[in-house]
Amino acid sequence: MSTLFASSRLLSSTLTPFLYPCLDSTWPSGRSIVRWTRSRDGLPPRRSRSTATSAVAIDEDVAPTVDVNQYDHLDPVPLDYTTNPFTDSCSLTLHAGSGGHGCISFLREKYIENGPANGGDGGTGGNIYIQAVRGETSLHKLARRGIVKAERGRNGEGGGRGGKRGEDLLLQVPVGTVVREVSRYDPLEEDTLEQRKKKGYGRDLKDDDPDAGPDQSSKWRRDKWLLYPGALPRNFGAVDFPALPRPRRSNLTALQPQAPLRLDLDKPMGAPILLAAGAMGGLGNPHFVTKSIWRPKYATKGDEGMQLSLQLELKLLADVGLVGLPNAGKSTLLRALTRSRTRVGNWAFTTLSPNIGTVVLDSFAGRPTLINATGEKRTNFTIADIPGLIEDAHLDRGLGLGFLRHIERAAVLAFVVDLSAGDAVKALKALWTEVGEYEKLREADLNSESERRPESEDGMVAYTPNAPFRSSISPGGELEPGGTVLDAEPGRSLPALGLPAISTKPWFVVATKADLPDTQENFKELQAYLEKVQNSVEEHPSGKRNAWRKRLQAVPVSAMRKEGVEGIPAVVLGLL
Ligand SMILES: Nc1nc2c(ncn2[C@@H]2O[C@H](COP(=O)(O)OP(=O)(O)OP(=O)(O)O)[C@@H](O)[C@H]2O)c(=O)[nH]1
Ligand SMILES: [Mg+2]
Repeated sequence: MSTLFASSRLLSSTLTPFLYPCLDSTWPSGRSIVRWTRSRDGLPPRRSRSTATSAVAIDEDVAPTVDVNQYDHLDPVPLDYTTNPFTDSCSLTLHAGSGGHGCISFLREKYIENGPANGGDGGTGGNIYIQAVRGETSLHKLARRGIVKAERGRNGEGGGRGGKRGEDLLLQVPVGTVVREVSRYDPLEEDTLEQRKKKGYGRDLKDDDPDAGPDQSSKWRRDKWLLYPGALPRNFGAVDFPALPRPRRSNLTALQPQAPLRLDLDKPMGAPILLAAGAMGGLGNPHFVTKSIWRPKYATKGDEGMQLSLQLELKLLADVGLVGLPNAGKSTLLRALTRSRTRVGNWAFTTLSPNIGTVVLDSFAGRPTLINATGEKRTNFTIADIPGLIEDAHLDRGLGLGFLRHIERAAVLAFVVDLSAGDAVKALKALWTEVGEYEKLREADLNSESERRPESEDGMVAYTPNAPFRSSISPGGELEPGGTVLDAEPGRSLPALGLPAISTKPWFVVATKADLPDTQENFKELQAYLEKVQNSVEEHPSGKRNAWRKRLQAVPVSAMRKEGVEGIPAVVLGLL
């Protein structure tokens, strides 16, 4: 009893202040308490600092202020947000599974001392597939892995048992991922070339062409041949090896997209696409039985799997992209329109990675359906909120322009300008300047260089559900030795520069913080400016002649009070 008492005293004297500050008798004297309180009028939260002397006053202060604001979530405390890890580009090296080795084994039973060869073949290596799925939103898992390897096939075993094939590997990526090949190393390709060069070196066993070059058979090659267990180096020279069998490819190679690999996975995929087929396993010793050598003591090793290094880039797919200066209220607007829980704070660069929210077009009075250009019926649309752009973002100021890639595929752009932060027209022009700079960078970018390659050369292969690849396997059924056996169907290639110019996209302006005083004048000026742009009196802010000028409008809203935001879906629907 006394020990318990002593330990509790010890606890209360030493650990209590750290573990349970509220149990500490001295709490909260001498410490100042900082807490966020919310007022009834919906204004931004006040940071109240109080000391122990006003402890009672705090309780009085807090009790009536709990959740009285209907739109609480639109003016959240800075700690009220959800976050997800986000990576939008990564490089990845794929190693397709290598084949297992063939086996050297002989039948041995009672009364059969020197039975025939019965070594099994090695298993095929695992394949690597890719699939774009709805649930994924970021490439961070793949970025962390860096190298992905499919399993190696197992070696063959005695008694004619073939090796187990390696496990396949499935890479699941978010919808909107663009995959580009950087380089590839295909050991089989090298073998084929080598064989062609020294004709006769890799002849088929049956193929005894009199014009064949120097016969390279009977040579031991460490990377190809496997000798019986316990063989000594001097045995390698003593054994006469036959000609190496022809390089073999897995039949699945026919499903690999054409090299260089360029995929635009812009739809969720029902079935995965093969990226790299596993290598074939080695041949067991029964393959080398001839009339004269009926107990061959060698087998071949499995082939090495191919290596592919890829660049993955995620371009989020949203219908509407929010573009604005930092602290303009983009995230608050996203919260007001959707159920997003993105971070909101009264400082620049609160948002550090893109967020997507979904606006459900359901009034419960018959679903208003949106029919877009492709005739697809929609009951919702998505909005992407990206980190703010500052002036000279193209010179890598602020967070740079990289995040604009997430709105470059958006159908509609919404420019968010803060009416309380100076001249709205100037802000809009600054935003357009940065968007224009991004467009220039994109064109100069090496990636977009390759995007503009003519279709006939190698188009980007877009995924189309239920459209099988057209294989160009020769009619004889033999794979062409070049290794690239597929042509993308002409209709499946994206046209040159698949993305339209950003300035030709429909756009409108959301003028936020309209609840603050002295913002009317600013809004009127903005509206007058947009009218002039629409009537071609003023130059388009992007400076381009064929830019979008139809139905330009500015929507005044107070996202924080959820006033005026109801009109935005209608505006977006009009433009979609
Ligand atoms: N009065 C008023 N304040 C607003 C309104 N919308 C946003 N704010 C405030 O403006 C501040 C910035 O809002 P955010 O939504 O974080 O701005 P942001 O554009 O996402 O900022 P970054 O993520 O940094 O680019 C917050 O303190 C919001 O409470 C509004 O309509 N009225
Ligand atoms: Mg934000």
